Amino acid sequence: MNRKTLFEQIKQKKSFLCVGLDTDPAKIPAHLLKEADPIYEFNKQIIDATQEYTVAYKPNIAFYEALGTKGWESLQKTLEYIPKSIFTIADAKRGDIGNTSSLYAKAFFETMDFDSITVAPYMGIDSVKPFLEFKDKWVILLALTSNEGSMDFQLTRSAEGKPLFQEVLEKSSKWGTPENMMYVVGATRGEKIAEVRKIVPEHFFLVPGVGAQGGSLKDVAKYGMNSECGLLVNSSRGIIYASNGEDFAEAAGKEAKKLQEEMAVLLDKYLSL
Ligand SMILES: O=C(O)c1cc(=O)[nH]c(=O)n1[C@@H]1O[C@H](COP(=O)(O)O)[C@@H](O)[C@H]1O
Repeated sequence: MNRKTLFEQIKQKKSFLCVGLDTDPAKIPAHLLKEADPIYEFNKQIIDATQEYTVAYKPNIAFYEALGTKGWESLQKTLEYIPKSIFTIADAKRGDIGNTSSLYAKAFFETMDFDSITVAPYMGIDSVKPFLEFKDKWVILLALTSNEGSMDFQLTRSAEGKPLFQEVLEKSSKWGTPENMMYVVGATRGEKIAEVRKIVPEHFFLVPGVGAQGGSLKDVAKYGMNSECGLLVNSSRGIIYASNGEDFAEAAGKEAKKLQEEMAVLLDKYLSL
């Protein structure tokens, strides 16, 4: 999917929501466990209940690969079930020497037809470039993550006082363009989002950390929105585990709708959509 189509979706749905499919067999409702593929059945019902309110789905690959061959099958079926008009993110956090990255790219962009993949930048340009060679596919590079440990490296400063995340943004933004590269910026970093926006004014940000991790949607919009929205805000557990009863899909739909309605207000406020 290209940027224009993504922005059209955002305008049409008045939403910049990304639903995270972090589907954990230990957390899905008991009545689904008798199904042949409980993970797929869970995802299918979550997708049915939330697709009206979301512009992206982000399966976290760890939850699927932990289940071996069956997990990869559930992932493939889930991906095929997601409507083509909705942006898909393989949250795989890959990146390796060039020839290996090429095969990661082939795995997620050709063997599976994801629109984008999360990639760690720390092995440098040759580990990221192979992902950028696919038309209308996206690299989502980790810039400033939502976890506590982001302080260990990302916020440390060079002798000149520049934080490492800034160095990553300045250098990596020359590897691709705002048409094929996004950045992960955690919602838990509040006003730091404004610093990132200053360095990369045009790129889309994937913003995890609202919901279960406590980040503020209002702050994300205030500090991060640009003229084409420039935001995909993810919530995983807050939506998909809103209930663990037979009403799980309905409860997920309600949570997604609630976030979408807040997003519509913010889009009106900042972009007059
Ligand atoms: O790349 C990510 O998506 C990501 C980056 C980051 O900085 N923080 C972060 O939480 N994530 C992912 O975003 C999702 C957040 O899930 P919830 O906290 O349940 O909404 C998980 O799949 C995380 O792996």
